[in-house]
Amino acid sequence: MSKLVFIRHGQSEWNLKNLFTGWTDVNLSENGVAEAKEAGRKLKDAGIQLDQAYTSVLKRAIMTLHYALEESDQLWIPEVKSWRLNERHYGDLQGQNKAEAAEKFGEEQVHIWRRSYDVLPPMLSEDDPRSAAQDRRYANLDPNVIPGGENLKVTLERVMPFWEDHIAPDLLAGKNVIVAAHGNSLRALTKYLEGISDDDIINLEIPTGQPIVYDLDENLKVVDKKQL
Ligand SMILES: O=C(O)[C@H](O)COP(=O)(O)O
Repeated sequence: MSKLVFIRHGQSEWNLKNLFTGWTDVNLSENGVAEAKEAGRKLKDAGIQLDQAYTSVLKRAIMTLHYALEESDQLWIPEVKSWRLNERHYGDLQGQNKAEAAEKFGEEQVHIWRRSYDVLPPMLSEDDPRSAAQDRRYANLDPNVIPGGENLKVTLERVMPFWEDHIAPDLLAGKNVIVAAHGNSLRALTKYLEGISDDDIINLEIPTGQPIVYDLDENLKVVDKKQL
């Protein structure tokens, strides 16, 4: 039996300002740092011994992982960062205020962009200064995989190869794994892991900075789930 811990990053500065963030690389807020440290204390109190960490290439997730591992005396464990665990790319919505967008486009439209499974947000063009195509950290990627905007379906499709190649093999080898990522990359993984339907995934919210611990059997079926 292996343990799999999901943790969404602590509150970010843009969560605090209610801005669409996606692939924008923003810092944790003061409260987000406190949430991440508290998550580490909870992991320690629960006696969870981790073997391997995975995170995105965005600092709000990386820093959350580090604070949580430090607080639980496990900062030494191996860690791999991948763009495949990034937040879903919010396209041209990135940087816009969520409440203002709801006034401009209507609440229902914004809810669909945020929570539907397969509706894409307005796309960002490659020459937009906000585009990831301009960002050195993605320079080694095939330009075709750099998104201009993603829905949850596309997010799931780019997260799954990482699950298959890294996370699942570790779990099958009996390792306890922590994945520090984002609201929507974790919604995608949760959908897969728990077999949630395309319709029902609309209702799943993942809170910031709260460790979610799964016990998995030898076929990676969920035996138990708890939020610490
Ligand atoms: O990218 C963002 O704006 C947030 O991290 C997640 O936002 P959401 O709750 O609107 O999907």
